[in-house]
Amino acid sequence: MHTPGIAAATADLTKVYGRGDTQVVALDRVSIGFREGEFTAIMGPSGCGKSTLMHCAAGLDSPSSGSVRIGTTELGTLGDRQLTRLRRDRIGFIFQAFNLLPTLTALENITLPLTLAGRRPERQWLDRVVSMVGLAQRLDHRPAQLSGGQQQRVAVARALVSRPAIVFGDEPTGNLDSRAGAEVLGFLRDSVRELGQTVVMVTHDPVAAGYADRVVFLSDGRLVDEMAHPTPDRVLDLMLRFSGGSPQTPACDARSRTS
Ligand SMILES: Nc1ncnc2c1ncn2[C@@H]1O[C@H](COP(=O)(O)OP(=O)(O)OP(=O)(O)O)[C@@H](O)[C@H]1O
Repeated sequence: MHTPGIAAATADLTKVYGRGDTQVVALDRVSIGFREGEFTAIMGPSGCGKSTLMHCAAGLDSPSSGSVRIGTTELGTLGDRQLTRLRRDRIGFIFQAFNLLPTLTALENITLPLTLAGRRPERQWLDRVVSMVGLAQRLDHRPAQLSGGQQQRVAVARALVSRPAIVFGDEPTGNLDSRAGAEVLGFLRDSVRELGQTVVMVTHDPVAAGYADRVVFLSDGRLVDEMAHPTPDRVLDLMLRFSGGSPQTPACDARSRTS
């Protein structure tokens, strides 16, 4: 059943890797909804299941039990080809490594999901997305002629161009310096505010999480807390609480990044 206003949801999502002595419960009955037009950050200590949650929610990995839906579509009911088509048409991806095709121009990279689907870009929408990410003067450039920040802007535009139901970002600013990272995060936030896009992002960085409307925290494969209207300081305090404030934890690395 479709709940109005929910772009994607998991119900009792469990993911177990391996078996016997080497078994790892990466996700333990996680139920979460991502509201339409909302920017959510997923946080938690290394190994807590953030990427697994994102990959299962995006149909890149399959649950051991429980369910995932995008809009009204239950992913578990789809065959491989239908799942591939759903990912192509309804989900946008932004990865830490920009994943652009080096032989294509910026414009060709941006429109690649549409090209693969045999669709023409809607001119007005394409212009809007391109101008929002500030790439209008760079469309003929190939990735090697662009800075890391500009390449990630191409990846953001590529994720938005097909008007997906949801955009997933896996550490989208992990390879960028703080200025380029802030620009990319600003564009993601603009896509939520101005275009009504739904965005879900995995991050370790409380500053990045501060751009989101909501932060959810995972620990040992379980959802343990969430925060609305996060600020970097409040996020950092919560991270430190979950990590016990140990100086060896990623949370403390994060504190040094914000100070
Ligand atoms: N393909 C796999 N096979 C076996 N175990 C896996 C696999 N993928 C992930 N895991 C395990 O599942 C758990 C959750 O991993 P996951 O990558 O989702 O964590 P994460 O929170 O994204 O970590 P990080 O912040 O370090 O990227 C970890 O214990 C990890 O070792």
